[in-house]
Amino acid sequence: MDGFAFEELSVGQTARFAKTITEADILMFAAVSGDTNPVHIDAEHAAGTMFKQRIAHGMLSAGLISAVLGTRLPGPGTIYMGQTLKFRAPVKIGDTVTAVVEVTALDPAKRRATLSTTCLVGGKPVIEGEATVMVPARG
Ligand SMILES: C[C@@H](O)CC(=O)SCCNC(=O)CCNC(=O)[C@H](O)C(C)(C)COP(=O)(O)OP(=O)(O)OC[C@H]1O[C@@H](n2cnc3c(N)ncnc32)[C@H](O)[C@@H]1OP(=O)(O)O
Repeated sequence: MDGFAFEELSVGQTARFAKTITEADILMFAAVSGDTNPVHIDAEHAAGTMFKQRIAHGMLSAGLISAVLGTRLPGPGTIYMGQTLKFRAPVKIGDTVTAVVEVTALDPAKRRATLSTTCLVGGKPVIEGEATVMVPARG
């Protein structure tokens, strides 16, 4: 499996994961999460909002951060401990969201890592935040 044990991590390491958000993704997320906010699923309602069209759930885009942490950096076995999020700009249907994480601090005594977490659309940050995770030891 890809990924890193705690001992293999160093400050400055980065990884990314990109996905284009489709209408189906938004409808499935609404169904799974129960968040049927009309700004996401009702085109007529959304047309009357400041965004003028449906936008993705913030937590759907933020889920791409979880994907990077759980599959790439640190990778399989990572345990989420905390996550801050600022939703800076909307994500629209058809936008490609790239989640980028960077290791910013390591606590060897507790095998904890802190990572900056950013989601970009066209190079512009749509989400900014910070994750704290617990990382398995080698072996
Ligand atoms: C619950 C669910 O069903 C709903 C959702 O999931 S909605 C989807 C997720 N959210 C979004 O997509 C919103 C994305 N964000 C935005 O579109 C904009 O940030 C905003 C419309 C919320 C605010 O924009 P605006 O009113 O233009 O604000 P300014 O850029 O003019 O900034 C003014 C000050 O506010 C600060 N600020 C702006 N956004 C945020 C944020 N998300 N978090 C924290 N602070 C924010 C900004 O820095 C300015 O601060 P200053 O001190 O005055 O410089």
